[in-house]
Amino acid sequence: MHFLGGGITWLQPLRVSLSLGSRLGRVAAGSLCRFSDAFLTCVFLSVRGLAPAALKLDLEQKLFGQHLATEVILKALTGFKNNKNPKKPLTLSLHGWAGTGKNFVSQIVAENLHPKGLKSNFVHLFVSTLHFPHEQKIKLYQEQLQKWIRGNVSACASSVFIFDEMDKLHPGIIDAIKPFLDYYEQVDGVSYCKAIFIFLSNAGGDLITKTALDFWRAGRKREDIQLKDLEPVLSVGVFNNKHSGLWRSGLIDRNLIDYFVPFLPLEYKHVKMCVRAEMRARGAAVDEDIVTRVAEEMTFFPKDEKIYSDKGCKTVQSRLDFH
Ligand SMILES: Nc1ncnc2c1ncn2[C@@H]1O[C@H](COP(=O)(O)OP(=O)(O)OP(=O)(O)O)[C@@H](O)[C@H]1O
Repeated sequence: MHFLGGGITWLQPLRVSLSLGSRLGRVAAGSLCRFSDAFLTCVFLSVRGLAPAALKLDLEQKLFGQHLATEVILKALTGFKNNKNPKKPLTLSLHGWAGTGKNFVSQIVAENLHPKGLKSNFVHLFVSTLHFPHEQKIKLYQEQLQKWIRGNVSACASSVFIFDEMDKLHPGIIDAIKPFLDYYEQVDGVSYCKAIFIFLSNAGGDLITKTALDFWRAGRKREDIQLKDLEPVLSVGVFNNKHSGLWRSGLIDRNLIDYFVPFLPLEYKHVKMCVRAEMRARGAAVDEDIVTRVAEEMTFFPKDEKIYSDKGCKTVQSRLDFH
């Protein structure tokens, strides 16, 4: 992933991106155009598009217990990438408890769009507490954010921007990018229609858990939870939550968020699946005794029923180191 550095230095890559423009199309003698590698890579990726079958396989095999997120993300990305002439950028808002797979899915999406995935120059990560820590600098952050996004979309139209920790973002910062997410063909000569914006947030996790718990208590299957049971509750809940990063946000009341994607809290069996996946990723044989021991070290809620892991699969990797 293309991380931004802290403070003033994080404008540095923007200058690189903006200056890219002058390197893109130098007309040489005989009208031969010379393009930068980055530009050619971007064009190649845009033409190549998305392989929906590969994304589907990745999500189905790697992401556990998230039937709604799998369905929505697949539908959203496939539809968006198949559309030769989108009217606005794709915006996804991912919500759920810690460790339920929001960053993990962003990584899978990034890899399916840009082969270098999180390390690609066209995938940009903003982390609220790292990049926008000071409340008194909101105006500055808004300007920097606009410049950063404008610069990078000018260099590659199909750039991906991921905003992590939205619930820790000072209210209002995100509205600075509202014009880029709207139905405009161009803003100041730049088209944002092929870009993808992904917002990650713990906000709404309580609402999602409540719905999951209601289903469980009513003896209904987790897989029976449908998007319509959650999406409206989420958008209203996030809009009214002062600590969601989207509090009273123009992005919501102008309907600029295309999909609210709920991540369900993970159960004991999903934690075990995460332990097995991690063992395989380390090239080790799956040892069911260790799988059970790691899963049993996790803590589960609510207090009485103990159904959902309170950290999802988040500490699985570090716990496995002790076994
Ligand atoms: N649903 C899942 N399926 C498979 N693996 C998962 C899932 N959820 C989490 N993991 C594993 O746990 C790790 C941590 O999860 P991740 O960082 O995606 O959580 P998150 O939802 O973004 O949490 P936070 O809100 O705290 O940032 C992932 O890298 C992945 O290995």
